[in-house]
Amino acid sequence: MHSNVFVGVKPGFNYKQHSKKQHFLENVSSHAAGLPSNYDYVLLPITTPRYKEVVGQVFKEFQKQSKQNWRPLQVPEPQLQDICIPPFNVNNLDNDDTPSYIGLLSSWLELESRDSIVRDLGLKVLLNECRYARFVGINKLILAPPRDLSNLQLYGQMIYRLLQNPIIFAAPALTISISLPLYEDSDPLATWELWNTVRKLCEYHPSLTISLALPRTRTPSYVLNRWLAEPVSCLLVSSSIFASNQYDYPVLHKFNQSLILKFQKVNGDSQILGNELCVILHGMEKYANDVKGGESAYLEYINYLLKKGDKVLNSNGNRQFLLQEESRIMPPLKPHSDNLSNSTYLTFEKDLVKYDLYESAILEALQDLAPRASAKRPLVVLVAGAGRGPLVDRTFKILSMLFMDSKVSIIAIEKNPQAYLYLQKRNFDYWDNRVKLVKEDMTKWQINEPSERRIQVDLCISELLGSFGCNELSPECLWSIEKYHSHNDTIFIPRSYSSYIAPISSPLFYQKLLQTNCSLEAPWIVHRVPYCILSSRVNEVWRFEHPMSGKDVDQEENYGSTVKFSQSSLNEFKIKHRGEIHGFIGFFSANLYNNIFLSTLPNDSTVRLKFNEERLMHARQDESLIKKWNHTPNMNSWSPIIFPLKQPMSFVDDSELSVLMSRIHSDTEQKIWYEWSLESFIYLMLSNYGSAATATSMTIPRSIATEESKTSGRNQHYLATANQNSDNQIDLDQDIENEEEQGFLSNLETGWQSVQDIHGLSEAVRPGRLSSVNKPMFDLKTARALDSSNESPRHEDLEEDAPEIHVRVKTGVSTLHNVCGRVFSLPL
Ligand SMILES: C[S@@+](CC[C@H](N)C(=O)[O-])C[C@H]1O[C@@H](n2cnc3c(N)ncnc32)[C@H](O)[C@@H]1O
Repeated sequence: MHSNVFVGVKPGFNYKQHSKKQHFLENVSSHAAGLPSNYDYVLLPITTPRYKEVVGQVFKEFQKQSKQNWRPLQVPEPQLQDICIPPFNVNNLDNDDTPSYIGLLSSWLELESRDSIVRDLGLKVLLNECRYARFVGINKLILAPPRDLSNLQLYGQMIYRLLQNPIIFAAPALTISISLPLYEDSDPLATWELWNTVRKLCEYHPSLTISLALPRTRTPSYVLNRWLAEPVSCLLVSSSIFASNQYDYPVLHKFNQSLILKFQKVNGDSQILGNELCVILHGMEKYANDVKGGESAYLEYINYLLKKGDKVLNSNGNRQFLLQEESRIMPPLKPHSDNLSNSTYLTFEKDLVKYDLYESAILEALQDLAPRASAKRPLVVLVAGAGRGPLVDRTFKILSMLFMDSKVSIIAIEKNPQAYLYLQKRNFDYWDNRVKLVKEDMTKWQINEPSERRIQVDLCISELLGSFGCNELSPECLWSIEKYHSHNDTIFIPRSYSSYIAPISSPLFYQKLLQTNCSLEAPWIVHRVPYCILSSRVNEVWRFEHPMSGKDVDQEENYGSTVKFSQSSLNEFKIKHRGEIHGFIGFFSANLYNNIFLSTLPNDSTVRLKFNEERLMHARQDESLIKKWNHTPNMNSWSPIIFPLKQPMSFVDDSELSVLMSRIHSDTEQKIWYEWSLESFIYLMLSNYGSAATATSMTIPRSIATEESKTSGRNQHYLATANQNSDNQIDLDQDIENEEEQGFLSNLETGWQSVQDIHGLSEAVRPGRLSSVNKPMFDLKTARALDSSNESPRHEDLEEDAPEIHVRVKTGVSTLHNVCGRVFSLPL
């Protein structure tokens, strides 16, 4: 298996020669005569400078024509002398050894021109070039970025119109790749932003990709991570970014070696999404005399680097790569309501790491339970949701290790009738018929029997965990075991599990859902789909524990079971660098027993734990809200889940996201589902508040006014009211004047006061009690509209004497996704 990264070269052309007919064919056919044949692509312009001259002439004549004889602009197709890649020179497809071509579209066009005729000319030239490319079998074309960034929308419009043409989209579709620097020092995300604007204008068109020019300096990791999730089809490597080693051979700096390796890995991940990466060398002729080996040394080096990369990716540390699994986007499994297929069980069972961890947990639990076991009163071990029996196998292994075979009775419950056949066979073949098999839904098992006849279990082993932990109904299933079959000392493996989310950018995921008409309101399991976590932290949204705490059980009696299984969590994420959010990625971790955990969180995750009141009470003093987590090495049963956004949302540097994630369990509708939504904010620093507030009064709610100004405003208002009350001879004219001047509420009064009054929530009408009792019910300060205390680092910039405040301004809000489980739910 290799990462399928191709190598391309752009030969050093003397373009001027191309306009001379006599040299033309020889030049093209010998374009890479000095190079060895270890490359897959040659990058060549589709047309020569002569074509530019021809088109320029046609354009001049078009402009000169009189109104009476006006004819539409006709751009001629390139003639033989105008093309760089003659049709009879293109490789025949049967011969694998000859390189193919990547075409360069004309860069002299002004697609972003404010002159519509110039834009029209550009589009017509592009269509001619693409038509020719298609004819000769070139399917990847590189296009220059716009020169004038102020007209980006015009550029995007031309690109989208190009992509809408059948010349591009007819099968096999052509790929248009915009060339851009990977980053610029002055503003590292500027080129990404340019790309993001154009592809958004083009509605994430699958034929639009990027060709990134590698920088001479180290790329900041947040910029690189952003690009790794994008559809990059070429890495443009100029000879000028090479250094020479001690033997004078050209080599790349370590940071660029590692950059190529990362793209190599991700290319393997995104192949199914239509990507195919090519590293294109150019400018080798410039320094050929300064390095040992000349031009071909660059090529040999890149080939060596890619081979080395393949070796690294195929090493044991990269099991996923080794398994050659393709990238996939799948709906979450529903093992509680659907019956899993044989092949799905087979895949589960290959994950030995997971079963080894379970085995360790079973060992420690049985060691703890051993003192209670005897032949007379054997321990009861239940494997809940036994599938085809791997956890039963591991249980037997431990029992014989501990010499406890005769002191334990095992029950395996499984509702999938096909998987149950396996259990029967294994019971007969391997378990000596010692396992009591139950073919039933565990939530219904013996629930109608009198309590004294229900089996009580000492150890309940289950693996009912989905990619988000609770999304295969483990909480509901195990609660049933707890309620009907447990005693005070029953041990559950797993003992607890937590769900986590983080905001992500994953344009390839979003593009794929759009392309395949998949719902953007349902969660999806993503296997080897590139994504970039935008926040520095991953948040724990909730956690389930077994047995569920006594408090929860009592609550159930009082309020019904929804209290326990429904969860909601508001999560704050700080995002330093601007970007585009496509949804939330979900992971889980589980505590099997004692210190045995499994986790799907990415390595080196910084996790913010969720502490509810109860957990805070029991937390040790040294227990921190922030923890580091890694992925369980080589465990591959679970891929992450993504909760997408119907509309990707842009945000600026230093934004804050507030994400609502809910798990809703409805007994009446007999289903559970997830709902999610998002708000984004930025902080504005206002100095000289009075004038700034006036200037921005459209965006900043009045209620953010400082406490003093609010109070003084209110006092004014009530002063007037008090006067009214004390004097029945009201001067109506005076009142009307005031109203005109101030509106119904005084300028600095808050409309929230009015809302409170409407709802009878305040005693505002009693001026005497104003200052103490009359605190606003809807206090935007609690939503941190006025934030001068929470964000201490932001005070760095404050000048001591200038009164400045920080205002949290909302910049975006999403819809609530999957409301009432309308798109995705799990039947109970
Ligand atoms: C994730 S699979 C794990 C199977 C097995 N323990 C293994 O490791 O291969 C979960 C199993 O639980 C079963 N299951 C899910 N909900 C169940 C329920 N309510 N009652 C009985 N079995 C259930 C499914 O049919 C499935 O076989």
